[in-house]
Amino acid sequence: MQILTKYKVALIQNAVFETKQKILEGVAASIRDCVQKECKVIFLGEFFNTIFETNQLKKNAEDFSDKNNRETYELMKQLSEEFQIMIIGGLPEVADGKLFNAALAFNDGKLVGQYRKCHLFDVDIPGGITHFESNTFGSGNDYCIFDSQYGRYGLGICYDIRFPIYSQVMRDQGCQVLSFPSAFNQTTGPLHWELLNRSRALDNQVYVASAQAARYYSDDPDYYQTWGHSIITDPMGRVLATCESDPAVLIQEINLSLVDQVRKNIPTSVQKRTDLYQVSKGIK
Ligand SMILES: NC(=O)CCC(=O)C(=O)O
Repeated sequence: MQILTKYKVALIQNAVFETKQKILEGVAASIRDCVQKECKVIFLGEFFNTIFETNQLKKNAEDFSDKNNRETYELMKQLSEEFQIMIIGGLPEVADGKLFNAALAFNDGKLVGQYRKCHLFDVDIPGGITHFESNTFGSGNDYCIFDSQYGRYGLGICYDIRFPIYSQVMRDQGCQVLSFPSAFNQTTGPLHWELLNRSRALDNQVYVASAQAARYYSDDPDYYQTWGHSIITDPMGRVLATCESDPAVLIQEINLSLVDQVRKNIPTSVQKRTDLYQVSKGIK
């Protein structure tokens, strides 16, 4: 496969509304706009097709095996085919009566990546946030790594970014770009979100592209308040572009030769003292 070294990507921090149709109309319009600006890869957030609230998550979940219940899946596929681009984004999935926090990647109309979040966000921070994702969702049990003309990509979702070994395994498998569709929160977001993205980019010498949907303001405590601040970071750990919590689109160029250059200049991966430690066992 011929690899395109330099190309433009877009992170879409889309607005969310009460109806999925309205959300998807907005996302489709933004994607068309990004295509006009010559973007080849589009990153969307975790649960980008819904407001982040349990009933809405359930209502907007899709069964990927059922053509009549996968509106978001079909839209991603169709736009990816029509514009010959890659689209990566997260949405709730329902399969065999169970819910999963999923992400999909379509390239030129083909499904190239399908992922279920492996590390579920179960935390209790007194005075901050209490959230038990595993009360609603089942967890995935596998990595998602795929090749494209844009390089080798690895996928995780949100909380997965906190587990350095997880990213390291994907980098050891040759990934040049990692993407974490996300929905951080207002407690941990300010301190940890940028730091985690920069850390995973730097310690794996990869691009990290993490989009989030925009914050949906509500006084109802059942409505999770997302942090937004979609972000793309380069293999030196530099933030290339980021934003606030409201709807935004970030457009940025990726240059895969920078991945090779950083790995050559600072060759940590070949300097690892695996005789002293066994950090990663690789994919089981
Ligand atoms: N949706 C998530 O996984 C949220 C993760 C998060 O906010 C964190 O602090 O970690």
